[in-house]
Amino acid sequence: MAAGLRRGGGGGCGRAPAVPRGGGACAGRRRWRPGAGSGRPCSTATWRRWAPSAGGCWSAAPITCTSTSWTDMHMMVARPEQWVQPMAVAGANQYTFHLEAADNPGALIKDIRENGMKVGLAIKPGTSVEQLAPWANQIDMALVMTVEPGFGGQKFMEDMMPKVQWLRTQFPSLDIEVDGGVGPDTIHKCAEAGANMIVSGSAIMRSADPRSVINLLRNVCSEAAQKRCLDR
Ligand SMILES: O=C(CO)[C@@H](O)[C@H](O)COP(=O)(O)O
Repeated sequence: MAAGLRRGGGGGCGRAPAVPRGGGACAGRRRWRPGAGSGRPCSTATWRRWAPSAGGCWSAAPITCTSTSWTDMHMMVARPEQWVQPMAVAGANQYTFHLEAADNPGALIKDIRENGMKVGLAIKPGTSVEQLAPWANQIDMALVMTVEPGFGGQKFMEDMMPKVQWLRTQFPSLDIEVDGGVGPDTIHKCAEAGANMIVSGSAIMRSADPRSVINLLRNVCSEAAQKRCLDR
């Protein structure tokens, strides 16, 4: 499950966030985001079938997005170029790949667009934001990982916030997502840094009141985005 804000131009300026709703499913992992701007809920399906014991091969599994909501595939995979068409056929709206895994990011971005999807570009904690910058004008969303990719429930890496701040300053209209360890205790830092798309797993799933957590995450991001708009 994820919570976040999406779209709206100007990193969240504009329309009010929508309330998330259920419905639809993606094989693999599916997480909700309270969508903003578009008025539609959106989800992100993280696909990761890394098998280090098999010599670092990735295993494939059938995946179908049957949702009517907006779906982002965060591809934590090696050779991300090989899954573009299958994800487009499965119904994904956005294809997010890792810069570290791409041999030719420019060609991959072009291929994703030609397959009718928006483009997300993710960086792991050890990758500098300057490495992402050359592609920022060609993508729809930058994802700054706030944990090492692998599993949920890890500690939020606050030292990733300067990356978010830098991106927000340099690219005011870019969607900027954070993923990992984000919840009520850490959302303010993310929102103030300029993130407008939030992935949150355990903070929502482990809560006795997931809806209130989602609403909190959404409201904090929404307020920060509005403040940025007013400050411009
Ligand atoms: O995929 C990853 C990390 O690999 C993240 O998406 C986390 O799974 C998010 O979960 P929490 O950190 O919010 O529990």
